[in-house]
Amino acid sequence: MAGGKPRQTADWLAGFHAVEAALRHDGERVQEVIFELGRQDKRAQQLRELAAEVGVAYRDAPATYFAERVRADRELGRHQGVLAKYLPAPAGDEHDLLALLDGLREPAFLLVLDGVTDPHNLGACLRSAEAAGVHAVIVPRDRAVGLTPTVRKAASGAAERLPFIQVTNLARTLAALKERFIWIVGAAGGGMVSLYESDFATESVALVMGSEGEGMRRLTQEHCDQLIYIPMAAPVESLNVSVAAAVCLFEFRRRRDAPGVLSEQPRVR
Ligand SMILES: C[S@@+](CC[C@H](N)C(=O)[O-])C[C@H]1O[C@@H](n2cnc3c(N)ncnc32)[C@H](O)[C@@H]1O
Repeated sequence: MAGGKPRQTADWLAGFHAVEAALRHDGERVQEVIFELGRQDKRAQQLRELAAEVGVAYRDAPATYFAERVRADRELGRHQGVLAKYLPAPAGDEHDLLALLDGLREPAFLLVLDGVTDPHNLGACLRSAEAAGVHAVIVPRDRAVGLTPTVRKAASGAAERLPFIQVTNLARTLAALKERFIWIVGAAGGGMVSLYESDFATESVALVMGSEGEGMRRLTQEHCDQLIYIPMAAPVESLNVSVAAAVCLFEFRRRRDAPGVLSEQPRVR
């Protein structure tokens, strides 16, 4: 990437879950933990011990300090009397993606989100993607939410562990994946093949989901080898993107986990 990756600025993490996940999985990037003065309960004590174990400084601050932080950053949400200053790792780029693919010892399993803008949806997608064994989540750099504190909180630790790749040109990235024999399967309410009949679930595959409002862009759709739909029992217009992603990912996971499946020879395009 020309000019290298942009310099990261520190984010705030709020709440026990988010702070604990960062300490456990990305401790060297936590700069300090701040407890609300008077929090001496067992949970706070355990978190202090974890911070000490990881070598992260912690201190107490009055309730007014927490109120100020929340006022300054509306995204912080419920802090439960604990905040952490966190220097996030920069998101990966196209080169990181190719390096990651080179290092895989099993058929690639990727999630592509074409313009998801709601941080709660992205967080939920990351959480499900990690649980389903996805190797990386790919998003466009523009017109999509990145790894904000709200996303990190909703992802419950997955944002610190799962490779997150931001690309400048999603269509070009999909073309590059195809060159590496990765099938592109798009999920769309108007898809042609039922999720349960997709024959790409067990191969090197990138599952593409559309955005909340518009769905998948036309150019993205044109790169798909197959468009699948989730059969629905009632005439609902569509599912929330994170719900649809979880349904598709876990169906693919189920099929990939069948005995002997991932060891079979991959099909050639
Ligand atoms: C809220 S939906 C977008 C709705 C949008 N109006 C459209 O027509 O695509 C967000 C994304 O979730 C996925 N999705 C939702 N319902 C689906 C279904 N029944 N089958 C397949 N994918 C679905 C698709 O990837 C879709 O782009």
